[in-house]
Amino acid sequence: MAKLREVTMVPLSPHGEATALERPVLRVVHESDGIDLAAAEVAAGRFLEALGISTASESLRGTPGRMARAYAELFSPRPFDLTTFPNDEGYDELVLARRIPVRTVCEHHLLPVVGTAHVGYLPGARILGLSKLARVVEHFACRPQVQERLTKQVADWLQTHLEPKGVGVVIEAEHSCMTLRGVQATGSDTLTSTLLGLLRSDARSRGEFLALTGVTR
Ligand SMILES: Nc1nc2c(ncn2[C@@H]2O[C@H](COP(=O)(O)OP(=O)(O)OP(=O)(O)O)[C@@H](O)[C@H]2O)c(=O)[nH]1
Ligand SMILES: [Zn+2]
Repeated sequence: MAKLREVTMVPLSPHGEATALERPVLRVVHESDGIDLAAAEVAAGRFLEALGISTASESLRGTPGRMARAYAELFSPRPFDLTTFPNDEGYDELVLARRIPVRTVCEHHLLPVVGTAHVGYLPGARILGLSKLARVVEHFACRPQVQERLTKQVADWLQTHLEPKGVGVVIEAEHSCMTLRGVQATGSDTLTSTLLGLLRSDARSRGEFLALTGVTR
């Protein structure tokens, strides 16, 4: 099973010493037990064969390999640095990144889950590089997931590493295991939310967050 590994890197001066003025950068990498593409390709070929799908034709010959590479890609988030800056101006209103794409697969059927996330926080001592809100979503989405866990993992991780006054995460997603097959609830999507700190306890902040994400109007 893939594990999260976080490496704290202390910037070094030209002489190799840690600089006192700079803050350590948190590099976030995803450590997996190893993806064996060749074994995955053989297994995918057997899987198709068991379903009565021949891979003899030219266009299907490469399909088991493509399946293996496609799933490996879906389970390989890109590493990133959690860059933060001092909140020199004392900005104390909501910072909200809306409509961040979410692409994951449900852990029950391994079928695509596609949607959007709205991720916001009320700053404390530091503000976050804006792109990092989308990178945290990608980080936790690149593994078999359930939407509830994904929502909470993003919120909890930001609360721990950014130490803001509040965090809010809303995810709206279509589960293809529920729309393409099974119950075939075409057009339905699922909404989940996690609110922490002031975004949970303070009615005005909570209301503003939910209104700006479009959950309430
Ligand atoms: N809570 C939760 N359930 C999910 C998520 N993604 C998929 N599921 C559900 O996981 C359940 C698995 O149920 P099972 O009864 O074991 O699977 P199934 O026989 O394929 O069920 P149907 O989809 O109803 O045909 C289904 O109800 C899915 O809708 C998710 O992110 N969160
Ligand atoms: Zn599913």
